[in-house]
Amino acid sequence: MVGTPVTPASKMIQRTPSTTPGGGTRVREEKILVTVRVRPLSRREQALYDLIAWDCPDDHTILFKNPNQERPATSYKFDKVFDPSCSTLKVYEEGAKNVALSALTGINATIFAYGQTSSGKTYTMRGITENAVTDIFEHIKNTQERAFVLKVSALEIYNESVIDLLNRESGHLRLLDDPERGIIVEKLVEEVVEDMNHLRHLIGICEAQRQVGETSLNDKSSRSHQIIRLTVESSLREKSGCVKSFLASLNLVDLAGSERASQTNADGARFKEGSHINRSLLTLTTVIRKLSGGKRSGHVPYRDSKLTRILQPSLGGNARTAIICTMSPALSHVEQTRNTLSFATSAKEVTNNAQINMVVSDKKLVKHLQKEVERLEAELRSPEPSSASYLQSLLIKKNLQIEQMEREMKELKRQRDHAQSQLEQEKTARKEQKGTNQYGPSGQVARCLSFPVEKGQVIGGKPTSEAQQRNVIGRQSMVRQSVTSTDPSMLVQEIRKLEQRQRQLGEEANRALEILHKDVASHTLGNQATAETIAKMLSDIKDMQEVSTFAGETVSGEKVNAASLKEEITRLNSHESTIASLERKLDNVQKSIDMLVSSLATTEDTPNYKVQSKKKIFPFALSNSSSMQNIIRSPCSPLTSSGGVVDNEIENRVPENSNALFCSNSLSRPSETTPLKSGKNGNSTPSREVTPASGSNSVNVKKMQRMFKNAAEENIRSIRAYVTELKERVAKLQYQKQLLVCQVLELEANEAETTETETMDQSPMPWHLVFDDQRKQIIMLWYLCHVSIIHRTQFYLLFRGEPGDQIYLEVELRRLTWLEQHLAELGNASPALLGDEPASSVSSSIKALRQEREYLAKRVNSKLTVDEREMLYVKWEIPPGGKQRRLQLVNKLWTDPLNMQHIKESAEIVAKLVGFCESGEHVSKEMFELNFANPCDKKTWMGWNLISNLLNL
Ligand SMILES: Nc1ncnc2c1ncn2[C@@H]1O[C@H](COP(=O)(O)OP(=O)(O)OP(=O)(O)O)[C@@H](O)[C@H]1O
Repeated sequence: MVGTPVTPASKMIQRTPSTTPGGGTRVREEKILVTVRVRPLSRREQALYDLIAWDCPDDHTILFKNPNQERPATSYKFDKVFDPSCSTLKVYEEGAKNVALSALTGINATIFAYGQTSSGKTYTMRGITENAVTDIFEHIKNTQERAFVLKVSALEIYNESVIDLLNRESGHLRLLDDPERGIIVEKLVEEVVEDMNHLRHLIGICEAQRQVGETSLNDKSSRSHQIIRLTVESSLREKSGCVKSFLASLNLVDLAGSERASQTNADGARFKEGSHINRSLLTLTTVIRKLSGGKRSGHVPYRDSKLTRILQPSLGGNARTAIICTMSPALSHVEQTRNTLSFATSAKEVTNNAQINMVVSDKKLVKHLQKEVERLEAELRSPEPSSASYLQSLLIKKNLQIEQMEREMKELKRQRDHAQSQLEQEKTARKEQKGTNQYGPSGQVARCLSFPVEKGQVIGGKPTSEAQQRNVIGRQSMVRQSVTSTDPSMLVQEIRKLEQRQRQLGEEANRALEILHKDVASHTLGNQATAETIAKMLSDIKDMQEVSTFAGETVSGEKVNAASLKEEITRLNSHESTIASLERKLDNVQKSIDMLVSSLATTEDTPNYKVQSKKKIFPFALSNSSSMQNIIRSPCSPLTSSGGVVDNEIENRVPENSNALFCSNSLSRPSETTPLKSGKNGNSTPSREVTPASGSNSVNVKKMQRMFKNAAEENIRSIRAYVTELKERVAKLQYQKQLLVCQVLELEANEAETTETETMDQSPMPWHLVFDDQRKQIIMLWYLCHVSIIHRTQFYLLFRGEPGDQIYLEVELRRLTWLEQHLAELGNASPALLGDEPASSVSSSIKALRQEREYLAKRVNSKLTVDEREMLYVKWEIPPGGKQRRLQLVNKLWTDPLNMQHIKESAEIVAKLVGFCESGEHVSKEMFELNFANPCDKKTWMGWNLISNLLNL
């Protein structure tokens, strides 16, 4: 009767460390349990009046009696010596049971019998197997909390050929080296055991199938080595949610006789068998001798025979092993018996390293991940988050946001009305004073350059510093909310807003530029370069409009629906005009603005810019002053600096001198009638200082240029920041889903490929050491596979060695190992692109990594303060004054996989650049929802689709 899990290494062997299976204590080093069983004299021996040459003075000693006094008495000591009177049950109980039952708790076990022919190996192993089977089923019956799956396979090694005893037809089987599972026998049938009778029946078949022959010593001599393997997998039942199981095998080995061929009077087939048997046993002896006495470091010839290859884990490896050496007491066999005892003595010194083998049940994991995917899908489909409290808090946040925006709108409207009324007053005053002005497009320009007020920009006047601050804070809070929120409908709305805003920018800037372009054309005042620059800018903005047109087509009248998020993401990613494209367009516009402004600056900086021969005159300067004022006062950006507006208001006041206005009119024909040419003395007056009109214009031009540039740049910056935020959120959401899908697919594929679960050894080391070790391996594999450094950073920072991190590390390690192998095999797969993405070359991974570094380098200035940057440059030895210092710095990150300090610091810097540290660890953990163990402890890793890829970097 077997009760609850026993302590396998019980009192029977003092030198064996105790183990509590399933209790977490791990077996460390343990010597092979070696016992000797002496059978009674056989009938044949008795008939030959053979003498008993051996005595068993106690349970541990066997003594050669030396009846003829030819040799001195020799004694041998073992873990146990069973004299001829001992029953097989006693041999089992004291020499095999605890080792055998280790298999029930995840520890591989092997029991084998060794001895010369007819010494009682088969007799003993039959009894051991019978008892072990009974106990295993007794244990299963008494352990209701666990679900067990028992499988059986059996083989014999006959003349160095492996034969399946449950399916002889399969012929000679091959041995394969599996990097994870060790030696496997190809095509070996493994039957799932239904109950004890079924198992007994199957074992009976094996017995019947085994090669047996008659020798001079044994009528039914086993001519092969037989291995019956029981595989036991057990896991806590369903409701526990635990995905890990114990998995171990019990090998019951009945070796062929260890005698010399000559001793069995063998000839012909028996002789051939004998030589093969002896070759296997000789290798077994050599292996045991090599392993004994701590000679583990030298070459151990496991591969020299099939027997030792198959038994390798049981010989100094991951298994508990018991050897029962059987012997005849007869004086006539004393030499063979001495050999057996010599083998047993060596075997005593062999140390094994058994571990508790835990596996993640693929089925359970697949099921679990499928549930996660379903949940995420449901979240994507449903605009409402599952939790009511979450919804409530979101609602509150939204309301606050709306209130804030309303307040800002009110304030802005007030400012705009005020500014417009001022403007109207000025216009009226000027009209009254100077008459109608035929050059008046700039009012339109001003309107065109204005932006929607929803983001709190200043319209038509200077924002109060308070309002400005509110705008910034409001925007920041919106951005922060957009980062942390996971509501898909919000995301869709934000994508829409982005597109809307983008479109407005394009349309309005386009109208403004068209008007300006007309100005240039109609007055032929601008030089060629300026006109070209504006034309280019115009075309870029048109392009930008086209980019946003697709969004415009769908946004109108369409109800924002979170269910379309998936399509939305796909559309955003697949559409030719992606967010990245918008960004490029923004870049182009930025460049055009830069060119325009630099062109203007050239004009302005030229002292004689009004000299006709140069003709570098900025077209805006030639519009009337009211139009300039309109442009200057036009609120181009929510972030326009108040200081700039104050300056403009002062410096662009209508000049007292009415000549200035006439001046601008007459400048339309500079080569002929420019009043600047008609000074008091009729001389040309190129100097600005002496011409009030020109002075006023030049100041206005300068300010206007600055304003125009600032406004445009601010707008672009603000949109760019917004685009970046959105991209990150889209990427995160999509990434999360792809990861899960990818994991499910991989596990399903694994399951299809193999019926055997893979073992994941639970290391006997404490978890923190295992964690360190695994993390080091992962870091090295990241490096070797050119994995994104953003991914590395996220993973590194997220999983810091808590017990719950184990599964994530194991999955990451498995994936990376797989990836590395496949890269080595294919030589052309991209480690950075898995999941839905097509595999591309290693070089493309390297390229992607380089682009990611460039992307991060661009963020150095915005994410790090000057002091931080300088400190890092010194620390990372970036020479002062060197080129592209930011890129140099980023290029050094994550480049030394063996240096943990380097890794830590690299992760910190990347985290800062990407903004992980702003959100804090809390956010990064909540960002994803994958959960293996405890629903309350949500934590997910980022998986394989890289943010950089999703960002189209
Ligand atoms: N302890 C024992 N008590 C009684 N009879 C035994 C005992 N051990 C073995 N025998 C008997 O001795 C004979 C030989 O035993 P067995 O076939 O088990 O030897 P073996 O070592 O397996 O031989 P081989 O290597 O040739 O297969 C059998 O008839 C068996 O019943």
